Amino acid sequence: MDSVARPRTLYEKIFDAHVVAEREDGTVLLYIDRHLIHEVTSPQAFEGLDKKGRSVRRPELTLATSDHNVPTSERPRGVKASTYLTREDSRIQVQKLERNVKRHHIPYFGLRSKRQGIVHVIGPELGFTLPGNTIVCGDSHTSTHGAFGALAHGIGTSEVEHVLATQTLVAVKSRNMNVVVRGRLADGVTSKDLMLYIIGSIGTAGGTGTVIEFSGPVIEDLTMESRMSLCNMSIEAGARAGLIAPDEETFAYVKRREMAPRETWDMAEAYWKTLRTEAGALFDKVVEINANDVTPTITWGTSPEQVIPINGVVPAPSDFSDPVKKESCRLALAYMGLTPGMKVADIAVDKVFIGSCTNARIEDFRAAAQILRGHTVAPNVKLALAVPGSGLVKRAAEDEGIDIIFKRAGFHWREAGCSMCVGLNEDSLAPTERCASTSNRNFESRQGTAGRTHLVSPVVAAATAIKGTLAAASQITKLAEPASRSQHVDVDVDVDAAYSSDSETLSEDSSSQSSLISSSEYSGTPTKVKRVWTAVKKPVTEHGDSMDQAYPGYYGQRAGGRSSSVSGCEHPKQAVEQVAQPATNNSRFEDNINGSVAIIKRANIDTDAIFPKQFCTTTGRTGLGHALFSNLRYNPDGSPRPSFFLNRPESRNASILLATGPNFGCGSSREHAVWALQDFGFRCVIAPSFADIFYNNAFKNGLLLAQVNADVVERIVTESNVGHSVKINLEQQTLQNDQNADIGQFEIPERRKQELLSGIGEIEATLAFYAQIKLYEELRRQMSPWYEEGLHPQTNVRRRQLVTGQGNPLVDCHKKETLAW
Ligand SMILES: CC(C)[C@@](O)(CC(=O)O)C(=O)O
Ligand code: SF4
Repeated sequence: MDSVARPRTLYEKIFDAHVVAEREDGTVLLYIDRHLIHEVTSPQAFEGLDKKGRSVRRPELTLATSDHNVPTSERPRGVKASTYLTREDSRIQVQKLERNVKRHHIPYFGLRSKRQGIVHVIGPELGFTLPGNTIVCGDSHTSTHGAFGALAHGIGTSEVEHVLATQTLVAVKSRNMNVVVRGRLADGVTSKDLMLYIIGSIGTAGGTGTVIEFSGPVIEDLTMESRMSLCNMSIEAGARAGLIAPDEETFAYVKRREMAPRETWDMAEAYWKTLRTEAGALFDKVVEINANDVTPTITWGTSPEQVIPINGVVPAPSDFSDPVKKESCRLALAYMGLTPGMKVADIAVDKVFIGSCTNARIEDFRAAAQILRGHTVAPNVKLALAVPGSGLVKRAAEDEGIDIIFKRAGFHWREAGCSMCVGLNEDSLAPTERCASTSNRNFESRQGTAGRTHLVSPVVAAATAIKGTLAAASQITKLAEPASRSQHVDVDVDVDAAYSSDSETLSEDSSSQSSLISSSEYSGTPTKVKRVWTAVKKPVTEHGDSMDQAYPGYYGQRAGGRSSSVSGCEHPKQAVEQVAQPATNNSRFEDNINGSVAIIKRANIDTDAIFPKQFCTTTGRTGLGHALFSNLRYNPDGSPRPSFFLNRPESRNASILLATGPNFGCGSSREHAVWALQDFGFRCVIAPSFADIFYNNAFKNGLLLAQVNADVVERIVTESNVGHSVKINLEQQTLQNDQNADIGQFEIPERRKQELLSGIGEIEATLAFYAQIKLYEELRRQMSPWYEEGLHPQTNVRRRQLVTGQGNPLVDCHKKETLAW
């Protein structure tokens, strides 16, 4: 087969190895090795399962935690969600998760567990994340796990349900992008600075439709934790997944983890060593970055691409030639309360937050502690918050005395959770408060309604806390010797000890294998990024439909009963005849649309704007129209803002939404954005381009997304201005006015069109492949046993007899750690 014979990229290798069933048109059923869930994006998925009376196919391959809503205040022993979470909606969400994981026997690290933490911190630190895995989570920052050479990406809630029911996803291969980083990162410049610099260079839509492989000497030199921070923000560069080839650094990190394979380690490592892009493999896009150009970098605006060096000045709209960027700059300056030409060093902050799935690992706290040691937080900083990414990170930091440094400096030292990254708990910004935050999103109102976020590295956050204004670490006098290497205590545990002890004392053991973060000397001035665009295999204009969930092959098969095969180069090939059963309709797109158009003139409209975070605590999927764009739509007193497009009379009955700028739906995976648009009455969104996860989520729910070029955008605006409504013919992919005059064409992949027209229930369709999924699992168990060594019930029985005489900690966590206590 062509895909096997030619040199392949790392991404292609992992993808190919997980193909359960392949279709002629290129769509496949992809096996999912690891599934992470949390309380915010899973309740509707479990509800979907319940409605159909379905069970979770492989509970041991899913791992759950509560992270987004949880308070970070002290947790008393025996803490219960019912009393600890005082906000009702948050409490209900966590309790629903606890009930769901218990009913479905899913391993869960809840409030009472020392392993509780942000889903993207605990997966890797437990060894649940392994090289070569496919990993998904109803959360866009699943890209973090790509640091291990795993194919990891965010999914929507409908897909969470699909994975729970089938342990697969429907996918098409995405395009390949390579970001090569050469040169050397200056001391004190972190992978966060590097990633902000990359996003600033390629833009928040730069990676749309691609999986980014990061490579080059600078990447090879990064620690695993720095690699995680880098891959974490791939989604902010538009890519659903970022990847780094596993190497000795990776193996050393994984080997020490609780759930990593042991008996099959050698086999696993030998295989993982093959996970590299082969010489001659083609990337659709290659970007070269010179690390020498990267200085400490921060965001000044409301999009992660609006970056600036810490020693720079705030830009003016006139600095941008692109009209979309000009307008975005104007809006961002107004929102952020900044004036062009202002020095970054003069921007005072109200709060500092060190935490989130980007930068809440032990290395991040060590790096910040080195700056903070002997200093105190500036008087103008109302709150300096340190929130470890997990209970194990917190424990490790405390063992090293890092908490003392933070507390002495005036920081609040808290329990693990997402905290002020998204402010679904008590930790948030008040209106107009300005925050230096180590998180990943500076969207409007992300950290609190009308709050202002500057994304920074942990060292910049620490220096800023001390100075009170945005500052580089080089501006802070180092007052103490750095901690010695031997003082460092890593978060990993000795597996034997872990299995032989009570699960609440599992993290007692430690080792000292981590290295020091380098000192904070800063140098270099940013210059332009050198870009090299290489041979293109496929037109890059096609919508990035990377982890495409459409499954058009099914429709053909439904009519013709086509056969398909199990494939994947690491597995024996075996053809399996399978005739799918007709599935029931879930969201059929009944007819064409004829309606008036509401127009929003913005680019990069993120799902935080479409469906603000404060509504994410819902456990339902209906009646969410009231939340649509609510931060922009209403004044703080609840009165409508007359100027906002949705409040204008012409929008009242609109069924079509036109966004004039590109990259609609970027950011968070929250499917609520689609549900809210539909509840408001929209049946179609028209835009120059869409972000990947949103694209998927929309079609899953029968919301048509029509991609158009700039001319068509112009024409729709003109037609709407003269009072015409727009007719959309899906079959023909045409737009007309109500006089039947042509406006133009829109783009939609054929499989998406069929999906809408047929209204097939995707889970039913996939369940018809039961035999193939089963066969794939059998083959995988034989060929790649390491992926289930720490998980498979039989192995665990053997392990617990051999090692400890105790139960599987993952299964027993229900009993010991959380629910039954
Ligand atoms: C669940 C939600 C709050 C989320 O974690 C989801 C996501 O990023 O996909 C976010 O950060 O916006
Ligand atoms: S981005 Fe923030 S809210 Fe989302 S998982 Fe990461 S820490 Fe949690």
